[in-house]
Amino acid sequence: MTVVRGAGTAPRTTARSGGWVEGDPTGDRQLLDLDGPFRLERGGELPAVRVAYETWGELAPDAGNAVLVEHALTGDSHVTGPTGPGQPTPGWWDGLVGPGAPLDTDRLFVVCANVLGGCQGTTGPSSRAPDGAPWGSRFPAVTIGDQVAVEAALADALGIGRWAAVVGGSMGGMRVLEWAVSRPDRVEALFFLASAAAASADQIGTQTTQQTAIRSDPRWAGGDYPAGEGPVDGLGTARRIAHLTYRSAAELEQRFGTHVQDDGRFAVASYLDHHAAKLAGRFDAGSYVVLTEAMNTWDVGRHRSGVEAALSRVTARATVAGIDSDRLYPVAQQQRVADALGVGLRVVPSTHGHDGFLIELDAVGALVRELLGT
Ligand SMILES: CC(=O)SCCNC(=O)CCNC(=O)[C@H](O)C(C)(C)COP(=O)(O)OP(=O)(O)OC[C@H]1O[C@@H](n2cnc3c(N)ncnc32)[C@H](O)[C@@H]1OP(=O)(O)O
Ligand SMILES: N[C@@H](CCO)C(=O)O
Repeated sequence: MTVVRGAGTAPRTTARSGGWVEGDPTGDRQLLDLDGPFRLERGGELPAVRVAYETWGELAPDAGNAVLVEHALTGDSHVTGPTGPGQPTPGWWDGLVGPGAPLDTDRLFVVCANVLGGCQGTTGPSSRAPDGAPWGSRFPAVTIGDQVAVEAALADALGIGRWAAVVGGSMGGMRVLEWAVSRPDRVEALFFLASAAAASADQIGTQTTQQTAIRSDPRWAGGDYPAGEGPVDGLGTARRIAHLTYRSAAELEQRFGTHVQDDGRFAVASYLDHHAAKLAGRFDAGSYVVLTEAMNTWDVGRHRSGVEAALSRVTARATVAGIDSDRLYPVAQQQRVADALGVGLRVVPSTHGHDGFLIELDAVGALVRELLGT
């Protein structure tokens, strides 16, 4: 296992439709190369895996103060901090991590790793395969379990035997549960937010529709599109569909109603166009397909005699929370997890729908403080 820092600024040679590629500035990232082969749950194999991650605070001598933050679908390791070279977006939980913050870096060592299959430095479809070309369509299917296995290897490399807490929302919440079920001895506390123990038909339906939008773009080219010529239109349509599920109908009505802008577009359509363009400029379409498929196949109870039996393995102290207006991950899904873990469900009031897990920082932060005593 090799730790590589500062990969330099060689010309971009594997850029596909967006995302960090080898040669870009690393920003605050650190890179860890794991020797393989890395065998995957759905039968594929990766000869080696690179993990890109960020940390805040100092690891205690007994390594007992480490917290793992798990990002969501199009998030990344940049939990907090400004944009800059190699960091296309500001921290997605700015205010939750720092000195005196709910994830108090005066006490805690906070880690966030880019997910396996993504496009922010950890191995994914836009990374180079051993032949030097991007993996593209050859990138194997990965599961939430595979992603957690990579994170466990990172924890081993950092000398962290047991997390003081594993924390995350949405797709990040799936990895929280997978950690607590697959490695209960390594998780002291968990914070599960706006997520589910298994994918629902509704979630699979919207995510496969988003995948269809990407695959319908002629530039998809079977997943092997040339550098800089990715299916940005398909990815943009996927983001429009997804973004509607991330916000509540009531919020959209209140903010946009039927207003038509001077340019002739419905205001809500213009808003979705904006989010489509932003994502298409920063994210790889191949990663989007791989990660939504990992979410489609998510079921913590698979091969574990069902969800409740799986969750009975959890020994961590738990906070389970949902957003009251979340139409993508409705609170009934978090209620099921809370019931199985024997804790009360915490409901965050918000008009913002699913994205409330990113926006309602005061309420989310208060729950984190309660769990960690910070
Ligand atoms: C856990 C994770 O890591 S997930 C990844 C998190 N980050 C993202 O998903 C990035 C994409 N952004 C988002 O999803 C959301 O903006 C959030 C959740 C981050 C923040 O939500 P909010 O603060 O409510 O922002 P909102 O959704 O209203 O979007 C604001 C943007 O829409 C634009 N906008 C608003 N109305 C319109 C309109 N009529 N036409 C065009 N653009 C519009 C604003 O100018 C603003 O643009 P900017 O972001 O480039 O500054
Ligand atoms: N805005 C979030 C929503 C999905 O959890 C994302 O893009 O990852």
